[in-house]
Amino acid sequence: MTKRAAIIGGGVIGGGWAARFLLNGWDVRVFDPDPEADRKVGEVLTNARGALPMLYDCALPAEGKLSFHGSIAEAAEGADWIQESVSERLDLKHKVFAEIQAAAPGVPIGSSTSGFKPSELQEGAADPSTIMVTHPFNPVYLLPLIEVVPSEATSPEMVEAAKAVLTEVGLYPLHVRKEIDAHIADRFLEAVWREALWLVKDGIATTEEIDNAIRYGFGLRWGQMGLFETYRVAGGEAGMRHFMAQFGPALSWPWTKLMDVPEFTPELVDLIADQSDAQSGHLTIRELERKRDRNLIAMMRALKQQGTASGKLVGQHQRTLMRPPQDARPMITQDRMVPVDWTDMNGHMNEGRYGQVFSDAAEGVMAFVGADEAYVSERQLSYFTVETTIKYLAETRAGEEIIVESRVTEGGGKKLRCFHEMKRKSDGEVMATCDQLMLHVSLETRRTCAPPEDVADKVAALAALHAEE
Ligand SMILES: NC(=O)C1=CN([C@@H]2O[C@H](COP(=O)(O)OP(=O)(O)OC[C@H]3O[C@@H](n4cnc5c(N)ncnc54)[C@H](O)[C@@H]3O)[C@@H](O)[C@H]2O)C=CC1
Ligand SMILES: C[N+](C)(C)CC(=O)CC(=O)[O-]
Repeated sequence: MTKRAAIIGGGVIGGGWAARFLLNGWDVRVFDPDPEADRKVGEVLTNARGALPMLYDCALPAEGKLSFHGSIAEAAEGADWIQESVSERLDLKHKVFAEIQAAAPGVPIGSSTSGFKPSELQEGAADPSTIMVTHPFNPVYLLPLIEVVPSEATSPEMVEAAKAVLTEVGLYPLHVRKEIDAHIADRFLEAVWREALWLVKDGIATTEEIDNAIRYGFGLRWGQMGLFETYRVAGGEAGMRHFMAQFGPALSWPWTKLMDVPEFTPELVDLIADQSDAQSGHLTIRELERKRDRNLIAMMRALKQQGTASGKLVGQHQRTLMRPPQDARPMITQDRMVPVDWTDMNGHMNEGRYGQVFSDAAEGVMAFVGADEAYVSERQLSYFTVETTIKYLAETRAGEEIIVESRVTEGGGKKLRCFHEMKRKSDGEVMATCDQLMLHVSLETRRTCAPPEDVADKVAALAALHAEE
């Protein structure tokens, strides 16, 4: 049965949560008293539809159903998960929890709060055991980190159930064992923010220079190795101990102002806002969001290829979504969105990527006849491509959903010949075709050999079936 999430509060963060659940096949019921909530959630969802599927080399589950409701009780009806993302006010959150628990007792409730501790959220609650912090990062539909912060009163079973739900929708639940104001990541970000404010206030750097210091340098390191692993490497062969001996004392040097908070005077606010306008004012917030999303997708896809950091998680989630072809006719061997990193200076999918699509399609055919990953690794047998002819019939752009239909046109002895048609999913137009000849090989001798009977029979049967078309 389709699972159901209730999203209470549909602003920047609630909209992102709604998109994350919907695009992972959950039904989503939203309550937000703002009369513009459906437009706002709709806009976040539009961005997310054009972004999240690009992370994966396969289709996401069919999108769930989105509905808006007039009360918390209605939105929470039948929910398997309730995510609270109302404005950051403790009294409001208490009121909302009371309404949720009256309507949906026993259902786990995650709060998006950036600052409040779970024990503060639980004050006066009818059932504190179902309440915990599940703190996301913007954009929730792309960034996987969720800080899961229970208090002593939160039921451990609820916490485990929460982690399972979050993992299912492609998120990375980081269990914060000790509750603390602002959790782990925001506490860290506050320190960076404080130093950045000082640098601007003291006229040392502009907002743009600070951003450049991050994005051309350590920001790149943080996205893949974090802080400690990066510094371990910086310690040279002697590693972390040497790093600390060398750079640890720097913390007491006079240039840091870690414990001093700059006063937020109107002058400082103007200075920062004006510099930020000069830096980025030529782009609208929506344009900046799209730029951010495209960059995040390209970076996370590169990390997926390396099997590391957030890319490792995307790879793991992808494995739960990948389905080998289900039917012989038509045999759908690819069902995916064209990602941003596949386009070239002509603004369309680069010709090399067509080879990638048809190579992945061939793997689908191989899996269908039993020559799957286990066959390759355990039996040391495989198929190698020896010839392809690709015809490019229509332009394909980033964000377009495509499918590939594959037919076996020759399937005797060592030969497996396929004809693939790449189609636009929305209207079925054929955008490219590929005639591909593969030969069966032994990975031990690296030479061609006949496939074993089980695979040979399936290849022959498929060729006969497809010949009837
Ligand atoms: N904006 C950010 O970067 C992040 C925010 N958060 C947290 O997420 C929560 C929401 O923040 P944003 O989405 O940024 O704020 P927002 O202002 O964009 O959205 C808050 C929404 O709550 C709605 N709301 C107010 N009273 C309500 C009620 N009684 N029932 C249902 N909805 C109600 C408002 O109409 C509004 O749409 C806060 O707790 C915040 O700390 C967490 C991570 C990042
Ligand atoms: C600014 N903020 C404290 C609300 C930010 C967050 O909580 C997380 C984020 O997305 O950076």
